[in-house]
Amino acid sequence: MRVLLHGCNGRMGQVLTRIISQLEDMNVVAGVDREPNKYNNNYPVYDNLTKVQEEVDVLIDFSNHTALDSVLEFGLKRNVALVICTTGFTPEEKTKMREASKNIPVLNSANMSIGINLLNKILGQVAPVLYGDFDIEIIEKHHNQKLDSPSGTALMLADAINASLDNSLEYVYGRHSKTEKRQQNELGIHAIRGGAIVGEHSVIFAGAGEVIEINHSALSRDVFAYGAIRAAKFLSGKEAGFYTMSDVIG
Ligand SMILES: NC(=O)C1=CN([C@@H]2O[C@H](COP(=O)(O)OP(=O)(O)OC[C@H]3O[C@@H](n4cnc5c(N)ncnc54)[C@H](OP(=O)(O)O)[C@@H]3O)[C@@H](O)[C@H]2O)C=CC1
Ligand SMILES: O=C(O)C1=N[C@H](C(=O)O)C[C@H](O)C1
Repeated sequence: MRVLLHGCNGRMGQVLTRIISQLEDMNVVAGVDREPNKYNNNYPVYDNLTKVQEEVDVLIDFSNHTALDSVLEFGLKRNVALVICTTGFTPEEKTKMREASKNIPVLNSANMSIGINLLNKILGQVAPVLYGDFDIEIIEKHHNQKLDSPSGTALMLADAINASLDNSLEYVYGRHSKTEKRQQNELGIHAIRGGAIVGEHSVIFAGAGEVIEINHSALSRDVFAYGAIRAAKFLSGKEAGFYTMSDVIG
């Protein structure tokens, strides 16, 4: 499978470069990033998707949400499947992704790890049982280089909880300058940034007499890379459509 890495110089781009170089059934044929000569990669790197000459089966994107238009345009013009792992998309950008998926396969997930995607499924079953007697809060922790807050994963987990409760919750981002007590329908979302934390998410169900806390820690970025590779293979031969990691893990 011929892969184009979009954002190839970044933390995730370089992890994927290392891992894919060890695979026999996958090959990075080109990369795109803002500084093409930053690393001595064993594939050509371009500063713009329009310059890519190579034949490509799938584009894996770990870059920045502002690059979405160019990623979708590449996929549509070249009929290439897209695995979009970047976070921080606006609602309008998410709509554009869905539009493009009418013509090509597009897989998008804010977290490519198996653990988080399993947790995402479990939350939809747990939240309706506990809601009413338990307050629900999410805390996420990431490294000090992360651009977007809260994390895409925290929002994905919040959306899974909210969907299971008929979208009745109100998201509260931190509680700075609040002067009133917590309402039952609040879902608090809190972001910590520091050092080299790869990615930690806690979902807390706090009741009057007991607290349930479900934690996930990514121990290295390899889990995200392996998930993106699995997603790319999953898209091979798929019809146009919008897919998530939930489709991949089944
Ligand atoms: N879904 C998942 O499982 C995961 C998602 N992520 C998400 O992936 C994204 C990248 O993460 P990470 O690798 O840590 O970030 P990095 O900042 O290390 O890498 C992003 C790379 O993309 C480049 N870039 C920025 N804008 C553009 C553009 N318009 N066109 C081409 N390249 C561009 C950056 O260049 P420059 O440095 O010059 O800005 C950088 O080299 C983030 O949104 C992050 O939240 C991260 C890990 C897991
Ligand atoms: O920027 C990161 O590093 C990560 N971003 C994703 C997110 O925003 O949820 C996933 C992961 O936690 C790492």
